[in-house]
Amino acid sequence: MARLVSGEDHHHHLELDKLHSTCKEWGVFQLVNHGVKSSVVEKLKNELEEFYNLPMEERMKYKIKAGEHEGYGNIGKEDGKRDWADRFYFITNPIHRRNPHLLPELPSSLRNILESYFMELQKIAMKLLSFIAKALEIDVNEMIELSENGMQSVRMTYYPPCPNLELAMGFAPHSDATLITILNQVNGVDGLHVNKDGVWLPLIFQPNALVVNIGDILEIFSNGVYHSIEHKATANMVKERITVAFFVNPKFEAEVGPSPSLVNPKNPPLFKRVGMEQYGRDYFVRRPHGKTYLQHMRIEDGQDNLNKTSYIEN
Ligand SMILES: O=C(O)CCC(=O)C(=O)O
Ligand SMILES: [Fe+2]
Repeated sequence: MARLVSGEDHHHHLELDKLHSTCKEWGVFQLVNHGVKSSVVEKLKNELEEFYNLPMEERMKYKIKAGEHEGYGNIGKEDGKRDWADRFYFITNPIHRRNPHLLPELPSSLRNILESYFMELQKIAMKLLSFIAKALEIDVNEMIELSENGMQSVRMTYYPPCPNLELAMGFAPHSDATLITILNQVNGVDGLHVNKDGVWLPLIFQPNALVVNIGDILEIFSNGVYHSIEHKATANMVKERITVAFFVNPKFEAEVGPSPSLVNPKNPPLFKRVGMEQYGRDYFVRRPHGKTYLQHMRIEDGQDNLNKTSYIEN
């Protein structure tokens, strides 16, 4: 079970040492006193339950179109297992990147509560990223520059009750492409598992907690000091499970790469640099699978050594 990082009044009291060691050792933590009003969370739950109860034709208005990856859908069968989740993925920020057929076309009561919720999460994300910059001992402005008005997206997942977990696929093992992901287990049904040093551990959510995952981009940005967490999810045998994952990324114009302030002759860059726009495109070409995409960003031995030799003079 992952360690907790929480504060008394919201997260103003996050202890930097604890945050640092948690991000290094675990790559996942729970925020208990996050400050999102319980009325917002309750309304979100009710609205999502209502949405998933809509007739199929209504929900299919948002279905993923050929060649796109935003929208509502289910991937059918994979590796002989039935996909046991409906996923609804779309970009939420920057506003001009929103797909006009998705969020703007949702039933207004759902849209309104999502907007309030995303606003709250955006605030929490910016605070957390500032804390993370401090914990990494880099200039907070560098983090703000990278992530302010960043690319944000959401995946709302619905797992129906599943009588036979053996035959069904929930969410296959992957790490998120993000700086951080804020996961809300909206109706309180557990099912997230994290890979801690090769062992899959079920994550037991604290009541009303938000779970924060470190994503690949933060592993890259921290030049490997922090680790993205590989995770997977399963359905529940008797209850439906509803989750909302909020993905926090650099802005499209930014470069994904190790922070210049963490790279020096003793610590050569471990990862390549690539524009956020390109990074996102490349990520979607592959089906998320373990931490394979991060591997692709790693500087190969030869290149790494080249970098090292060019520093040897000092
Ligand atoms: O539904 C969950 O618990 C996990 C979802 C997830 O990992 C994702 O959307 O990336
Ligand atoms: Fe994920």
